[in-house]
Amino acid sequence: MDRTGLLIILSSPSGAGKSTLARRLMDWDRRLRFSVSATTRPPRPGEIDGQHYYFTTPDRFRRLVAEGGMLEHAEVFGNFYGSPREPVEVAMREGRDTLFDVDWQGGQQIRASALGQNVVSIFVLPPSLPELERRLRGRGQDSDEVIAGRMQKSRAEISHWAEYDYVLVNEDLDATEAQMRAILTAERMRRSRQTGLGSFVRTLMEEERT
Ligand SMILES: Nc1nc2c(ncn2[C@@H]2O[C@H](COP(=O)(O)OP(=O)(O)O)[C@@H](O)[C@H]2O)c(=O)[nH]1
Ligand SMILES: Nc1ncnc2c1ncn2[C@@H]1O[C@H](COP(=O)(O)OP(=O)(O)O)[C@@H](O)[C@H]1O
Repeated sequence: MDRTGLLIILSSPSGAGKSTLARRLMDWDRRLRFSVSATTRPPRPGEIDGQHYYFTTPDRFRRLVAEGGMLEHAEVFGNFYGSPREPVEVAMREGRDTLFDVDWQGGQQIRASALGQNVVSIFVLPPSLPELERRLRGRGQDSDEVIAGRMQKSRAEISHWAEYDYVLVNEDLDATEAQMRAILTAERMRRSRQTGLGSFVRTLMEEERT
């Protein structure tokens, strides 16, 4: 049944498990599109330009923003991050859902945009702050200084939890993934009902009469 694509916003303090959950959801649903953000932060080992992020310079980033090419953008941990607008609009027209890994500022801007009525937002909490720090260390990709900075900012990110439609505590990864699948399935059914079911029911009633 026809429906406009959803914008699924995933936010959490750094290290709570967003990227891992996003990857799992994309494996579950091959039609789900990941919004590849542009960023001025340097790539981590293993990160591929155009797949994890578009790595760019502050000058090019600012130009993209000035041209209206970003659906939202923000400064996080001293770097610029933004979601390119055009691929999102194409996906929506095709009825494909887009998954965003953005911080609370990105969440607020997308919700407030013209596309806001198609947003489903999910906030992921860690089971505790010591566990959050263990996960950041376990990822093995950031220095002690970077980890300390992220831990310090985690409280500010967490303070925005109530702005989200769904709030999940990512204790057991399989359980959290199952919850996310359930949210997507239910939200898709809700939107299909709004846009596609009317004509189906009319056809059904016609059949009954003849
Ligand atoms: N507003 C906004 N935030 C973003 C975007 N892309 C990533 N972020 C956020 O920037 C923060 C840092 O991301 P990253 O450098 O990949 O570190 P990680 O979250 O620790 O893996 C996270 O909170 C992301 O959700 C974007 O396009 N817009
Ligand atoms: N439920 C979980 N239990 C244990 N470890 C987890 C869980 N979810 C994610 N992790 C691990 O925690 C680290 C941070 O996860 P990641 O997805 O990179 O977080 P984020 O994208 O939110 O910064 C990774 O090493 C990941 O494998």
